[in-house]
Amino acid sequence: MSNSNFVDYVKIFCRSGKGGAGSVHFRREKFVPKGGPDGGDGGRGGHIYLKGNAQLWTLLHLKYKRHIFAGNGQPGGGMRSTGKNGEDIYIEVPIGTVAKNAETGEVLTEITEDGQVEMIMKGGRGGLGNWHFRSATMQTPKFAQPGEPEEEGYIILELKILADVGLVGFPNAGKSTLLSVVSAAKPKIADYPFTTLVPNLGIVSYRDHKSFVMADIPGIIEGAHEGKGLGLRFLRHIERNSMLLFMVPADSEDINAQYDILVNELKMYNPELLDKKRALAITKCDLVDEQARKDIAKHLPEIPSVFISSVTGEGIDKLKDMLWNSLNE
Ligand SMILES: Nc1nc2c(ncn2[C@@H]2O[C@H](COP(=O)(O)OP(=O)(O)OP(=O)(O)O)[C@@H](O)[C@H]2O)c(=O)[nH]1
Ligand SMILES: [Mg+2]
Repeated sequence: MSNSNFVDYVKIFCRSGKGGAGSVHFRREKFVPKGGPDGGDGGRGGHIYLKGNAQLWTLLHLKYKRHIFAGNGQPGGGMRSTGKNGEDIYIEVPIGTVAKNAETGEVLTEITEDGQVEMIMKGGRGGLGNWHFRSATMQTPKFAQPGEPEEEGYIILELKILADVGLVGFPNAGKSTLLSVVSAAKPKIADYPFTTLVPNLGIVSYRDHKSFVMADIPGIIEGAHEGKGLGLRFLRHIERNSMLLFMVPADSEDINAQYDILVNELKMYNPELLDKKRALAITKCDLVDEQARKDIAKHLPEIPSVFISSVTGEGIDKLKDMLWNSLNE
């Protein structure tokens, strides 16, 4: 997945179709000089739907869409003919797309399956033609309903990545390097913080042709939940990961403290994140000696943990086993 093509957020002005007006019309036939009302109903305005498409991975195709308008319903006609319905619009989106009302932030719907269709804006109903308003006392009503109005407003579409394992760590912890070692993904790696600006996904092949998806997301820093650094914008990506792999370098001053900060940031952002299974990888273990490892191992958080080095390959198989077992527990 190329970085510049990763689009996970778009804001689009949407408008559904107006309902067509009901018709005021009177029957006109050769030998019926004063026919009764026969005005038909207006057509329904077009709806706007989201439709899940498993072939899509980003919202890139919607990036330059400023607005999306559904068709208006056509007015009714004589001889009780109903106006044509306005054209419905189906916006194709990847699985994991959430639609929100941009003004209120209200979640309108979430697409979780291929082919799933959800209405996000309703077209106006067509008005009833005057034919409906005939009565014994009033044979010639001049009244028909107007069509119902359209709906309009800004809609935000946000993509939450679906992955099995989300990597959580401070910048420079070695997240992208790990992904490049266990999958075919080629994320950018560098010895400075915030190398990763957008999430990378990789498929990790496991024994017997089994596999799981790993998501490398930008580093998280203290205060991320308040919007510091790239924080929030990317924390939202891990909401959908089914487990979280925390990554703290072996040469960190205090591994437990770092782990606690990361956990706290997640909790402040969304406490539900802590319901996910967690594991810890102590990364870059090639940088510390045997004694240091023993000291580290004595004080570790009570979650499954493993020492790894993406440089020497140490612990990588053990890590995969640990992740696989956790995912399949
Ligand atoms: N010695 C050693 N260095 C490593 C290891 N893994 C990663 N590094 C180095 O650590 C630096 C940061 O690695 P990245 O994989 O870019 O770190 P990241 O967590 O993705 O960083 P951000 O994208 O900035 O959040 C790079 O210079 C890597 O070469 C390791 O196992 N051992
Ligand atoms: Mg990175």
